[in-house]
Amino acid sequence: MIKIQALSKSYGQMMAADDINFNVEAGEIFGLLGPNGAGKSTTINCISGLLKPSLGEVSINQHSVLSEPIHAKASLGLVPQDLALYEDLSGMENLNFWGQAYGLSGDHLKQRIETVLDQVGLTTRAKDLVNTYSGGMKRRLNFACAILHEPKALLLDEPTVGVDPQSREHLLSAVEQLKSQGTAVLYTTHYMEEAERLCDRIAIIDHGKIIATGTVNDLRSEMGEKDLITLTGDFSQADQSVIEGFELIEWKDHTVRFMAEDAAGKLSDILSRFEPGQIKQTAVQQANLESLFIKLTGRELRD
Ligand SMILES: Nc1ncnc2c1ncn2[C@@H]1O[C@H](COP(=O)(O)OP(=O)(O)OP(=O)(O)O)[C@@H](O)[C@H]1O
Repeated sequence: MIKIQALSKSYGQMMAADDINFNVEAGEIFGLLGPNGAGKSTTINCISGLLKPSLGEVSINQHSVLSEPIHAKASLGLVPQDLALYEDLSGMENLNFWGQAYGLSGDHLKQRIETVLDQVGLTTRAKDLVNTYSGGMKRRLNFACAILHEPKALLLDEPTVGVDPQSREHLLSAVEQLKSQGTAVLYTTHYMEEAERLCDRIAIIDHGKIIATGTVNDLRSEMGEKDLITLTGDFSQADQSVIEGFELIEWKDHTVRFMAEDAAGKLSDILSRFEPGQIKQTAVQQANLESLFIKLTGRELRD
């Protein structure tokens, strides 16, 4: 349903998106997971036609976004990172506005508005002005506006940033409901937990490049049976030999990371290799998307 081939977008020398390739099928949630500045919004904006790619091709429902934008966009819904709402209109009036912009009218529009309000849990607040809504409620309304016309493909750009747990749950369940109805969903996030819960497949993106793709299980298995150990303290570059035998990920003045099988069982041996008092904090992480990201980039997902 969404097909991206060799997509690149550069700003001068900087590649904001660098040779991106993936497809999202009907009824699939595909996650684009990466830290701030990784290139997620650039990719989404090239797919929605808001940005013109420097290279590559994007199609929605077999229509090219570049050469057949009207046909491509007819199948597309976009939930942008920045709210696209009129604050001095009610939720209902915003939905009416967006519904008409999508060409809906009459009883069909009325029925769609009722349905989407229910999907995002805003039925009882529909007549209130948007400027009285909480941040999370605005995000839910932003989402409702994007799905009024029942798009076959939906792009969500970090839809849960800064929202309260109740609104987050409403949004995540609404996305799951759309998937069950056959919508192809592209979901960008820097929250590992959301990617793990929602996504059938995930692409990890960093510095504009996809550095790993697969199901959550595929990606976890790239870590093998190894855990990630992070030690915080004071470390000299000359000391690196103390962790000989383990896979070193990162050695900085105050942080050392490496991989080990059965880390918990080996911890006392590992700690005994350092000077007393040298280690201030110890953390052991089992294989997950965060530890895979650290393994691939040497940095944390939330940098
Ligand atoms: N108009 C622009 N001009 C120059 N550089 C840009 C422009 N837009 C984005 N960038 C740069 O492109 C890179 C990717 O940005 P992008 O917004 O796609 O990242 P992101 O993964 O969506 O991050 P965030 O979650 O912070 O929005 C960043 O280094 C950003 O500073």
